[in-house]
Amino acid sequence: MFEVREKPEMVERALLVRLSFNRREEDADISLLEELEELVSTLGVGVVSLELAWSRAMHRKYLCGTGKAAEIVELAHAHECDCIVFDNQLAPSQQREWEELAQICVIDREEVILDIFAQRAQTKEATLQVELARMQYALPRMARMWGHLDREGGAGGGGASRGMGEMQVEVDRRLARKRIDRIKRELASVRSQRATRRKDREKNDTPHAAIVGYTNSGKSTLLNILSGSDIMAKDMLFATLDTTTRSIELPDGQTLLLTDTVGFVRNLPHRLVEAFKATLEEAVLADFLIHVLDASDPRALEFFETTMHVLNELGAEGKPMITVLNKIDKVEDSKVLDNLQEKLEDTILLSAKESLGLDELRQQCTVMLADRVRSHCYRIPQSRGDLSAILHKEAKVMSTEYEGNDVLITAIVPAIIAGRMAEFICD
Ligand SMILES: Nc1nc2c(ncn2[C@@H]2O[C@H](COP(=O)(O)OP(=O)(O)OP(=O)(O)O)[C@@H](O)[C@H]2O)c(=O)[nH]1
Ligand SMILES: [Mg+2]
Repeated sequence: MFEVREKPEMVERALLVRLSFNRREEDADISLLEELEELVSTLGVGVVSLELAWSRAMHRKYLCGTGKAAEIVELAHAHECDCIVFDNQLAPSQQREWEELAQICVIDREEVILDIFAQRAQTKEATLQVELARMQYALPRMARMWGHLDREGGAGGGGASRGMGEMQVEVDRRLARKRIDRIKRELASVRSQRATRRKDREKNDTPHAAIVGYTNSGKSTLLNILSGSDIMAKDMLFATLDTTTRSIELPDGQTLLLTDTVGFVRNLPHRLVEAFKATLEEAVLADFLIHVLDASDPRALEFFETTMHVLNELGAEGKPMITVLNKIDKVEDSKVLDNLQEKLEDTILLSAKESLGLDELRQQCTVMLADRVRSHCYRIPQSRGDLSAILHKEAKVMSTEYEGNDVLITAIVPAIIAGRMAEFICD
């Protein structure tokens, strides 16, 4: 695959930095920095130290001021780091400036997440989606990649070789754009297969719920336990990148399709939300959502907000939702659960690991489907004009066709007349 740039094969000693511009947000800043440590460790990178650095204002060159930048570089050198990882998003030019100053590799949160996604992608669709996001990230950063050619040329005194880097950048950009076009075409074809599969499901008219939530909250574990399958569930961030759908039986005998989805994280690169939109469409199109929260994590409420924010961005706001407070086996203080239940609506206490609360969740799923509106096609003999009249009066009629001596009426029928009409359903 085309690489973003020659990064050291394995970063061994990373300094993690978050630049903060507001002292009042210290708690949130620390929590983000600690999460960055989890993300970076997920990549197998050794973390030497975490640094929350204050800056009074945002600067163009390094994001922070020159003095602060020099301090950070000094710290990285004192710790003999081979990489600085910023929790803040760095513009391509800022990243270049930092590398110039520090003379070691400098990356940001977005690149870390892109790298994790690249490691995890399994199916063709996920691989293509990640590759597209990485290429788009790399495109404006290519000047940085080849900058050394210009510098080396300059040092050797050969003025003629200046610009070699620039030329190489142009070649690379052209190649990258071509590759991006190709990935987009391949994605379009993979996605049309997904659309066909979804249409088949819709034809069956089987109700469908999507399991959503922050990464590592226990979504895959929950799907496994409910459906008796064994999708990979692991104590690591972004274990799941592909959606998996399984069917389960609800207490009233109905079948429910359940889809596991990719987890969310704070400051999820927008590029990745875009790239994974197609996969996440499963959540948008589901009849309702099961939002899984790790109740044992003190950041649970913040994670809830993050997930809701991404869902809104995907157009899934207002979807009926059950909130599952998972991992209650790990919660020692019951006040924690009381507090979460007070702040969130329609919660269920659950432990996927200890199989607690599963019956209540299944029961709640049937409630969610109770007033699910469905349209049906009714074949009414012409002699039963009374029934056609009732449909037109009481139901929402979508279309009317004539076939021989029958009228075919497609309509959404309210519960009060559904029973009387049931024998005429013909779809
Ligand atoms: N103690 C406890 N651990 C749980 C529970 N549910 C899940 N876990 C653990 O939490 C970790 C993450 O679980 P996953 O099911 O992989 O989480 P996920 O939400 O699918 O994570 P991503 O796919 O990374 O977004 C695993 O180590 C699970 O064993 C629970 O109820 N109690
Ligand atoms: Mg998972």
